[in-house]
Amino acid sequence: MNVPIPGLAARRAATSLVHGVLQRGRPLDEALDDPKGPLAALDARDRALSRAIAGASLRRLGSLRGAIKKFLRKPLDPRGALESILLTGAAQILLMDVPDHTAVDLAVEQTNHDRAAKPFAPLVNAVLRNIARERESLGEFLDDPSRDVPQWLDDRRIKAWGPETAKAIAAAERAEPALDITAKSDAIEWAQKLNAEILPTGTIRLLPDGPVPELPGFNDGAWWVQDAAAALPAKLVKAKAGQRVADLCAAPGGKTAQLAASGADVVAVDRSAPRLRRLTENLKRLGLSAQTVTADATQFKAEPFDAVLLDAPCSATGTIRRHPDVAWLKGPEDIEKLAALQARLLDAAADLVKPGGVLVYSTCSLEPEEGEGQIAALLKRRPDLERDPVSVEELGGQTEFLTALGEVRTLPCHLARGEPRLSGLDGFYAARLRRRP
Ligand SMILES: C[S@@+](CC[C@H](N)C(=O)[O-])C[C@H]1O[C@@H](n2cnc3c(N)ncnc32)[C@H](O)[C@@H]1O
Repeated sequence: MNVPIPGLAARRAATSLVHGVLQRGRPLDEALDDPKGPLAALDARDRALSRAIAGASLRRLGSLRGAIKKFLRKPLDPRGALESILLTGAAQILLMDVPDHTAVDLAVEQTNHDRAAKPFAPLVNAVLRNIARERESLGEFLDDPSRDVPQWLDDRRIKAWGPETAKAIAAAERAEPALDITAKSDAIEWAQKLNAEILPTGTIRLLPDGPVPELPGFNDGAWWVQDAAAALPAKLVKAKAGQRVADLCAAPGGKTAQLAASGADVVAVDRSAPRLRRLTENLKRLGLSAQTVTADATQFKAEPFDAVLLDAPCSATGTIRRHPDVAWLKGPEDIEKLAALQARLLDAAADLVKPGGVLVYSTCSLEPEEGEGQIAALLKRRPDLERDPVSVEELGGQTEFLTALGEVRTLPCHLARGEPRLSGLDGFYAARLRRRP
């Protein structure tokens, strides 16, 4: 019987996660949640290690590719596992607290276990040893955060936000972010119980040292995981008890939970039945309720609502700090397609708002076509709508989140607070409109 080599299973799983993203276009979350996926057979410690290695490899993909290339004479065949083995090995050496010899030996071991890659075991050994030995000379690859942003995306950011902000966004995406939590109530009390801090917008922020479900309050449904930026749009609805509120594109339900916690009667619409099932499970844990409807929101018809929240499907380029695979899975063509869908969803959402009622639109995208541009175009085609400007008080006094038009625009480089892991928030856009009475 073969004796398992300590640490090998976690490295193989990490390589498989990275390979899945880069070669098969498989989103990291999908692979992580897959009961038959790469992490299935691992214990909690190895799962965490595997996730950390895969996360670092994808977060710093451009830097690591540059460092690896320096020691290659020929380009790698992108089809096999070889590149992913080198990336995960280099990530451990350059970015993680793993002894060099462990990272190198386990990468070589993995190569020997892979029939196609096996002949390249000496190459893996040589490249990773060189990286470890010459780490001081790799600054040109490691120091520029823009290297970790695909060129097309960096170009778009420079155009939208200017070169300095584009670089600051890329720099903010380098740190693995803290855990952000929204409390159902008593946020200050929960921040104390969790030994966490509370942000000006009310989000609780912490660096947990164990799995989320083991934190106090999780099983009691006292809070849910939600990025500080993602917590803003539902607040703009200002839902009140007794109001009828529609949450379009609702799953997995972070914003539905906020709306339901306000006491409003919430109808949560999503076209994905499995995702709506997750929403229902999440609300159950939290002791909250909402009516769920599986429907395409462009076709959904109902009595008009006091308020409608449309958190539209988008390219998610604002969430790269939490989901580093997004940068490498999306392309400019996705933004174009999603922008067309968002426009149709906005028209349908506007029709569902009562005269005098509120429409809040949000996306977790940094692309103006999915945010500012959508609302400017909607207001041109729909004279029955007007902006209802957001005030800085609604954003916990964070002037940097507020635009001149009274819309919300958060960038990952906002909320800079010294320690990178406790800084930043997802890039979100949100606007509040009112249907004229
Ligand atoms: C950004 S996520 C929503 C996140 C959610 N609002 C939250 O806070 O947890 C987008 C959602 O839109 C749903 N979706 C995409 N196209 C849709 C459509 N045409 N009609 C309804 N839902 C749609 C997806 O299934 C996905 O659950």
